[in-house]
Amino acid sequence: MTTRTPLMAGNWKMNLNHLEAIAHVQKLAFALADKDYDAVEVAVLAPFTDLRSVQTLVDGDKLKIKYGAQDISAHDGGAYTGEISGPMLAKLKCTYVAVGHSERRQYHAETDEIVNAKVKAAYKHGLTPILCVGEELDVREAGNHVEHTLAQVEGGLKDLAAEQAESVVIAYEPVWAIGTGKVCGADDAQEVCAAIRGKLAELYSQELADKVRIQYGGSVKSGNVAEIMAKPDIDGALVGGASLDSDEFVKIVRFRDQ
Ligand SMILES: O=C(CO)COP(=O)(O)O
Repeated sequence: MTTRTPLMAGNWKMNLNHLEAIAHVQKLAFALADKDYDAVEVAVLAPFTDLRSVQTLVDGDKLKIKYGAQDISAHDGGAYTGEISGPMLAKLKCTYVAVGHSERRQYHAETDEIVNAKVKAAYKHGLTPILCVGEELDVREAGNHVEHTLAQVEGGLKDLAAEQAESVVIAYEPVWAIGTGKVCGADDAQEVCAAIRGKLAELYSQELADKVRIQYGGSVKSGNVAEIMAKPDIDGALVGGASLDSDEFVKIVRFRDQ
């Protein structure tokens, strides 16, 4: 069995200006400095306007915190007003980029085709995509959550070579659990994450599937993270609201101490 380093990532969404971002990352770095946290990878997904500040801080202080963006254009450049390209994110030395977050799918009509194009754009420029998938409440209530989520995984990874797919991070985020305080039960999250790994084995190989990190996201807090992280197919958390409170996020990162 492959060991997968847990990835604990904070998705700040549209919060924290660049000055607040600096203060926040400094607090995280300080709180995480007293112990060696190599066993867990920590990342923040910041608004575009914060990335340069975060980069300067991380580079300057040689912080172990990784950072990335919350979206990427499918295009490399040109007349796409308001968009941010892969080359721009690569220049800022981003490690990660979230692709297909449910808020992008919902408010910006991102289809699996668009998400797939963005996943490819991320790889083209050396960024690791965090492919976000997950069902709405009506889909879960109808019992179609696994099928729905696996279709998003397949659509997002379409035509992607194994050399690329093996480094993808997949975030299972049931839409009804995002920002609602309704956490998906650990067993329910495990069911879908195991199914995602099964789909990767079917699309590529069991060996590749065993390497891919699958995160859970949706109302993760310090109080529920340990139970979620104890599940065999859950390799990290994508944390929204609770990642804006540095003390709380540090507790989430240190779930093993609980
Ligand atoms: O969407 C999420 C992370 O990407 C989850 O958000 P919350 O943790 O606020 O529910």
